[in-house]
Amino acid sequence: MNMPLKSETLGEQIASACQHRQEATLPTAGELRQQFPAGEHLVRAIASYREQIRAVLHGQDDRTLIVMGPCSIHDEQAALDYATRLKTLADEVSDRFLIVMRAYLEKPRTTVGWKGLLYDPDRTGQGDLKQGLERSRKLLLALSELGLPLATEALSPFMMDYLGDLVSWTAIGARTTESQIHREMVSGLPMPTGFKNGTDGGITVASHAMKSASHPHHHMGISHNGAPVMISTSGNPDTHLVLRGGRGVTNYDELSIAKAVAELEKAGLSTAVMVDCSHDNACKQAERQLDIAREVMAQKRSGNRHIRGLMLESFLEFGRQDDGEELIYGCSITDPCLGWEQTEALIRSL
Ligand SMILES: O=C[C@H](O)[C@H](O)COP(=O)(O)O
Ligand SMILES: C=C(OP(=O)(O)O)C(=O)O
Repeated sequence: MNMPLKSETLGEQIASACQHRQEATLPTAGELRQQFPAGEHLVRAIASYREQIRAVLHGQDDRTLIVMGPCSIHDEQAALDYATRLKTLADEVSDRFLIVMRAYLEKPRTTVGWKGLLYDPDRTGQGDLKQGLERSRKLLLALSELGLPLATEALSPFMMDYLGDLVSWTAIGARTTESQIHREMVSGLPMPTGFKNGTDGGITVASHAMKSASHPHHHMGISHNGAPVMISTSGNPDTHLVLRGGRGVTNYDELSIAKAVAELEKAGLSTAVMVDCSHDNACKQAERQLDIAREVMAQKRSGNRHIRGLMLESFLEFGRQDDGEELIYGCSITDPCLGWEQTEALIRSL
């Protein structure tokens, strides 16, 4: 048995046992929210956006929810420019569409890669969560001030405590839908949440996730003051399925949607479906989103009452670019996006 040397403190013992890890202190969620608070007008507006999204998902509002915006945000100014244009468009079509901007600050990676503004805001590879949290919160506040509801993917189970009050719709991504930790988190979230189907295209993991997240849970967490706590959640009544295709399969066609709805019905879950026109449905070819969105809206027009939403990846410039020294302004550095002119024309044509 390895006995600690008498002179070693508990801190030293832990440090020597954790050679692969270093720690840097972060503000607590309470501290960050106090430093960058959401004004009362924003709190009221966000409560109303969440209600509107719920009404669409539960079929009390006939509009189509569209969650759209960049795959990831790497440049705050470009995100604000995009949001300014989106707000004008959203107001123009608000009788038919409830538009929510993707403000994605965390990226799940298949293996490794840049994980988003929250983790590494200057993309140095060194990581700077302190700055990432501050810049992310400031950005969400600025975007909210423009009068847009915001969507994000909740990846770290702690992130929503820092930023969740500014978010009106949340996604659990294909890579984490099966995770119990994410299902527990959603059970306590105060906003509608979409579970993506798995990366293989299977929807059962998402229907299991919806069921789990609608139930109460007890789990470990960190309080707003930074203390370890047991969190008890009551269950989220506003979860739904997001169809995003899978490896080599698309699932936005009539038959795939009907099969998904039948499985949800059988499980006694909400049959509200959002179709993600990007990712594996578009085989990561941004322009394919145009035809997919039109095709899904045609299904909705011809009477499919389960289709309640679309997701689009769209930015100022078409396509994507590798990260580097000289970046094209407003062009994605993760998945390819529709450009602004295409986006605007698509939404008007729908
Ligand atoms: O939406 C973005 C990507 O599809 C997801 O984060 C996975 O990216 P990767 O396969 O490039 O790591
Ligand atoms: C990562 C995303 O999606 P998915 O989980 O479907 O890959 C995303 O929407 O950015």
